[in-house]
Amino acid sequence: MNTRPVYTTAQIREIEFRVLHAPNPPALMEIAGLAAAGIARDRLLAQDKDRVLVLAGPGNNGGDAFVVARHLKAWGMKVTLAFTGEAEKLPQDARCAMQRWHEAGGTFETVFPTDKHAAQQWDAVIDGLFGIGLDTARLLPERYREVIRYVNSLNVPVLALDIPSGLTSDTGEVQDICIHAAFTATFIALKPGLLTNDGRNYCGEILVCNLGLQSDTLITAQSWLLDHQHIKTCLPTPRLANSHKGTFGSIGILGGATGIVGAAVLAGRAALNLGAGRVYLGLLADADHVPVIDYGQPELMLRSPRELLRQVELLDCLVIGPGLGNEIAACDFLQQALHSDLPLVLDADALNLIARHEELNKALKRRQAPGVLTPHPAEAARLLHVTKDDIQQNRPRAACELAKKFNCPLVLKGAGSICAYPDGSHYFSPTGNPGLSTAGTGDVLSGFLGALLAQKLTVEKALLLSVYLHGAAADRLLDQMGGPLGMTASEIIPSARSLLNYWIYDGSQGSIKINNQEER
Ligand SMILES: NC(=O)C1=CN([C@@H]2O[C@H](COP(=O)(O)OP(=O)(O)OC[C@H]3O[C@@H](n4cnc5c(N)ncnc54)[C@H](OP(=O)(O)O)[C@@H]3O)[C@@H](O)[C@H]2O)[C@@H](O)CC1
Ligand SMILES: Nc1ncnc2c1ncn2[C@@H]1O[C@H](COP(=O)(O)OP(=O)(O)O)[C@@H](O)[C@H]1O
Ligand SMILES: [K+]
Repeated sequence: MNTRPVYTTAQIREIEFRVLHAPNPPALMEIAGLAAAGIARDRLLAQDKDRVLVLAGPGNNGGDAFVVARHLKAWGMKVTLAFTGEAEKLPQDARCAMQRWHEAGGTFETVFPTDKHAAQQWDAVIDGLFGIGLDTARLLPERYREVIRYVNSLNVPVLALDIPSGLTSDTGEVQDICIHAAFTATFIALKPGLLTNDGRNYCGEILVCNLGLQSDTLITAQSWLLDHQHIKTCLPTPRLANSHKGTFGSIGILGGATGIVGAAVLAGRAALNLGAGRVYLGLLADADHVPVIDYGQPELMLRSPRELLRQVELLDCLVIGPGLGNEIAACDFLQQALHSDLPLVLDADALNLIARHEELNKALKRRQAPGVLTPHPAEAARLLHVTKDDIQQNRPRAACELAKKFNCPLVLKGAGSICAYPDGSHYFSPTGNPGLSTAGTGDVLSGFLGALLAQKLTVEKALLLSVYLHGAAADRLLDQMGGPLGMTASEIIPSARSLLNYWIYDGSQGSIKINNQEER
């Protein structure tokens, strides 16, 4: 299967327009409602759990809810439907759905239930209040806010139709309040808001109902959800038996100023464990604080930054930024790095310095050699001269803007990391969890990225693979630990190493196999 496309509200509306203006248009609302009703029946309800509350809002999302209710009723469920909008203001399709509900003998409540004592009455809730038409710039009327609070306080599973009500479809932002769904049945295709920012908290399991449409034949996608199938195309090839350390590249890590030496050490360990042939660290820490060896990983070769930059011709890639600090010396080293032809990973303080110093900014924009930026939202904000909230309010837009501004691929990190390219195309990563919200995990990511570049992956592949793998390694640890709490950056490294080996070699061994052939 192809990587799943992700569409903005405007693009979904365009798809809908094209479909509805073609000959014999399908009844999309009917198809959507039936698909969602099937999910409710199979995933939320059962023979002894058949009491369902269906909430219908004032637009077509409410129309979907009427269709769901009709099918569930026909299948013998005990359905309570609540609709507080005005029937005559419903859009055409939704009005039709309401009509068919009436014809099937259905009735509806004209006030939303918000009474705690009613909690026993339902085994599941269907959220058809608002979909992609919600305008989150307008505060929801209190009756909707009240019912959302109420539903979230019930201990029953909720199926959101299209998107959880309250979520901004294009950005994943929640202004004020949002339905907390156990499942989201999303129609036609994925939306950005389901995959990043607050969306990750509210959607639960996402089920894509394509309504029989091949959306990427109707509109060319610019945005996709990364998946394992796609990642398989980004893996390094299996190693040849007659390889040597030079085959897998040499990487330099420049950073580790006094007090933040660990950042560069973590990046170095990450690079080594992800297969780089040789890893050199150029540490900025002063003479009293600079280590001469990493006893935990003595394979790392520790140098001064000057020594490291003197031997750039020996390197295949340079990661600059983890623990770089903001002293003048750091600026000078960064300037030299930007003027080199080495593939660069620019992280942490390297990004902060570029945001602050015009000449560094210009040097990055002028660069022809490959490079990748790895900002978290605060670093992205500095680079775009906006606030962190501005970034988070529209992460996909911020990621694309940055990639375009610096003509450089990047990952905008955080829940639902986004890998973006200067041409506006971008990928959402489905991996990662709050166990990663701890100091040093970003340094580990930059080491991964550098190691893959040193092993001659293209920037595009190295970026997607490292981001996906970093999150998957954390997800695997979460499973092993039973939760995210206390996960450390160091632990991500061996977890990623085993995953990557597993993905490349699929459990098969590379060693020579010799057996005696029995004589007959
Ligand atoms: N696209 C397709 O092909 C398909 C789409 N389908 C379904 O249609 C859904 C989109 O339907 P939609 O466009 O009618 O929008 P929807 O989400 O119901 O909300 C609009 C209503 O909410 C109101 N409203 C908005 N903001 C508000 C606020 N802050 N506070 C208060 N009210 C507010 C707004 O009021 P108004 O702005 O008009 O005053 C209007 O009444 C989509 O998500 C999917 O479920 C499926 O049937 C399959 C095919
Ligand atoms: N809640 C979360 N869900 C998924 N990934 C997260 C979450 N919190 C942090 N991360 C990931 O952890 C890493 C943190 O990077 P960063 O903030 O640069 O850390 P540091 O500078 O301490 O190394 C990023 O890859 C980010 O995407
Ligand atoms: K909804």
